[in-house]
Parts: sequence; structure tokens; C-alpha cells
Amino acid sequence: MPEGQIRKAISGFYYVEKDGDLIQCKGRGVFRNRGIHPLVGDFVTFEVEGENDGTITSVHERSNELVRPPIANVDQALLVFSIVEPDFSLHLLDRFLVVVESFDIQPVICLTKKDLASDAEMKKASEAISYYEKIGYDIVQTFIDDVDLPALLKPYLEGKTTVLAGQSGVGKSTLLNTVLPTLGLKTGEISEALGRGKHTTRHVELHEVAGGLVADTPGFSSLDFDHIEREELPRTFIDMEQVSSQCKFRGCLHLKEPKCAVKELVENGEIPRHRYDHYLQFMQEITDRKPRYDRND
Ligand SMILES: Nc1nc2c(ncn2[C@@H]2O[C@H](COP(=O)(O)OP(=O)(O)OP(=O)(O)O)[C@@H](O)[C@H]2O)c(=O)[nH]1
Ligand SMILES: [Zn+2]
Repeated sequence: MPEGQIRKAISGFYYVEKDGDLIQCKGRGVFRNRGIHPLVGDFVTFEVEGENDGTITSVHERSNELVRPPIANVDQALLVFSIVEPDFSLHLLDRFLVVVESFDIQPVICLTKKDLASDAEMKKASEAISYYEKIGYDIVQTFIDDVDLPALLKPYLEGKTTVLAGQSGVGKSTLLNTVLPTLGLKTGEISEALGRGKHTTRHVELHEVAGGLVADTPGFSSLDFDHIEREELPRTFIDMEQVSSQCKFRGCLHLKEPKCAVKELVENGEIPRHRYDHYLQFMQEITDRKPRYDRND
């Protein structure tokens, strides 16, 4: 039976891409009883019925799945940060990195609005970001008038499924319009669409760009840590994770444990203090959240 990938889902139909064609498919009747909900991004097996219609018979195992927007098998997130308007925030950067790493998604940090920044603001942001480059993250600088943005982003987009993410106003729609000119998003449109409340399900579609796929709706509109356990937080700080094998205790959470390699590196300045402070803050947030059975969401 043929296999393909769901590129969009509208009113109960799934549009499955196969060799350049989109086949309009329904899900198998038993999916509902079994609680199987096919998602955009899913690789599926389907049965052909008629020229361009079919039925999805099985959904292949996912590498991950996002909730808002609902999308599966995301490889990469372009994390968009403006240097000014809104001001660059290391707290928000660390928060995005934790959430993205927790889904096993590769982050690429995009810096926008360089043209609006003073030399001092630019220098401050570049210095802060250089640490993230040092620990292995890719950084790209994009500008509103950068005519060659598609070429700049191509090496990152090629062969991957990518979502954009970032705070309101940083320039996500501007970037999406540049990589997907046919989309014609009004800038500011995304926040309006998402602002109507979290129950608004906005249609999401994967588009072919530069040999990869890009989602036309930004991901990670909520940055809570509900899905992350205390023991999982250390691995989402990749700089700490790299040295954690040198901590005295296996499974060290780098809190009060003696002979902790992470705390030693924070003391001698190799890991910036703000990284560790954010780590402690996020750990506290996870510790303080209500147990799941107490919540009514
Ligand atoms: N000067 C300058 N302005 C930019 C740049 N990128 C985006 N903008 C402007 O910043 C404003 C916000 O950009 P959007 O692309 O709407 O931002 P967004 O992240 O999609 O915002 P939401 O829809 O609220 O999530 C718009 O007026 C853009 O024209 C840039 O590199 N330089
Ligand atoms: Zn430790």
C-alpha cells in the first residue's frame, strides 16, 4: 500500500503528499475508537480509492508531536529573536531552548531587526549570543531588507521540517513571507489569529521550501514546562549536559549535590551565571506546579 505524508488537514480530510501529488484522504473509521488522531506531518499508509481520494489505514510512529499548532515529526525550530522592539531577552531564549530541546527539536537562533539597533545594543546582543554559538547552536542574522534571505536560510531548511517560533512582534510573519512569498501573511496577523484564545485551532500546512518543509503557523505559542519532569530538565541545558558525567553522582540535578561539575563551572565563569540562574528558576517552576490530577485542563 502507498505511503505518504500529511501536509494539511481541513474539515476531517487529510491531504497526503505522494510523489508530488496531494491525495485527499479520510481516516479509517476505527481511528476514532482507538483514539488515533492523524496530524499534519504524520507519515501514513493509505489505500487509494478513485483518482485522488483515499483512506489512511495506519499512522507511522512519530518522532515528536506539538500541541499548538498540532503537528508531528518536527526536526527543527527557527527561534526568532529581535535585538530590539521587543528587546532581546536571555531569559526567553533559555526558556525557548528548554522547551524545544525537550521535544528533541534542533533549534536555530535567528536574530532580527539589526537595522533598528544601536551599536551598543548590537554589541550587547552579539556578546550574549556568542556563548550559545560556542556551545553548538547555529545562529543566523536576518534583516527585513535582506534580499537573499532564502539563500541564507537554505542550508538550514534543506531536508528538514521546520517551524518558526518566537515572541509576538519579533518578525516571524516577516520571515515566513520571505521564505513563502505565496503565503501573503499580513504582519501582525499571527498574533491576532492566536490571540483569540487557546481553543482556536488554526489551520496549519507544511510547505515545500528550499528542499525542506516549513509550517506556515508558528509553534510553541505556550512556553510552559507542563510536560517536563525535574529529572529531564538537565538534558535540555546542553552545556551542562556535556559535563554532567563528571558530577560525582549519577543523575546529579546540579542543585545541592556535592562535587557537582556544573556548579564548579558556574563558579569559575565557564558557564554564565544567568544560564544556571534560569536553570534553578525553571527547576523551581517544575517543582511548584500542581500535580496533574489537581488540574482541570
Ligand atoms: N526594522 C525592521 N523591522 C522589522 C524586521 N522584521 C520585522 N519587522 C517589523 O516588525 C513588526 C512585527 O513583525 P511581524 O513579522 O508581524 O512579527 P511576528 O513575530 O509575526 O509578530 P506576531 O504576529 O505578533 O507573532 C512589523 O512591523 C515588521 O515589519 C527587521 O528586521 N527590521
Ligand atoms: Zn551536577
